[in-house]
Amino acid sequence: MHLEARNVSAELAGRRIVKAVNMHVKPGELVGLIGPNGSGKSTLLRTVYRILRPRAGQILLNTDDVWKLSARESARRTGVVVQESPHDFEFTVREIVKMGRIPHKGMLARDNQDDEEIVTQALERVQMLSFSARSYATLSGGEKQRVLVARALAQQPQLFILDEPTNHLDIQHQLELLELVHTIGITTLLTLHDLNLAAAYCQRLYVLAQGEIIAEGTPEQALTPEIIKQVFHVHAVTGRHPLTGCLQLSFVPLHATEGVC
Ligand SMILES: Nc1ncnc2c1ncn2[C@@H]1O[C@H](COP(=O)(O)OP(=O)(O)OP(=O)(O)O)[C@@H](O)[C@H]1O
Repeated sequence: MHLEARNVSAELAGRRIVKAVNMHVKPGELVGLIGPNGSGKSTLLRTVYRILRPRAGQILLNTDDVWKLSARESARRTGVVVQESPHDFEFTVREIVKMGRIPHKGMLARDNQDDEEIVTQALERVQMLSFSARSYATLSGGEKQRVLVARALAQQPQLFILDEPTNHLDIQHQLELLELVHTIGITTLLTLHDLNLAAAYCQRLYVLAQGEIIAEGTPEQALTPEIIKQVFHVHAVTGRHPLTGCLQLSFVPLHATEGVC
């Protein structure tokens, strides 16, 4: 699945939050959207997964305008993991993940053996199978996040949209989640605040500042010390990870006091 945002602008409460953004994700590519708090990342993602209609521009899934698809067709193609958790209804973990199958089914169709198997595999992939019978409401923040990833996997989408998917996760589960997304090979657009994780896992990055894309390219092209200073207002020192060879960044406040270590 190829995703393209063509000249997309979006408004909230009469204020232009996303300004004429052009971006694309090639089939199978893992692309990161980074930028400071309030720069418009989630708002841009909402236009892609059909929650917020753009004020101008188009979102194309292959050649189809996402806003001309039915909600159901869009849900069949796009799996979404966002910060807004389902309200803590008394659903079990397995029931939540099974909801990922809904876009694939007719109105009165019942779950079949294939659905059960897909749900089991999705829970296994995020190591939450043993939680199947637990009430979703009783899970920790990180456990809930992994269940929501399993729900998106169960959807078998062609496009993944992930808004801060590593939020709440401990370091092991952050890395495992990004490894999973990386190896699964589905076209993915995600936001990340951790620039080192973005550099390690994303093939390309878009840097958003005040609703505009101000840099794009490989992590090396998009995460230069100059761009980081301009956008995040911190000094960055770049190097290479000794084991992976990935770009590695460390940061210092612009006006660091002595003794910061
Ligand atoms: N419903 C709303 N009404 C008015 N303004 C909103 C609304 N939702 C978000 N905003 C504003 O839109 C701007 C962009 O918000 P958005 O959530 O897209 O940023 P973000 O880059 O995802 O930020 P963060 O990194 O903090 O999650 C912010 O200034 C925010 O306050």
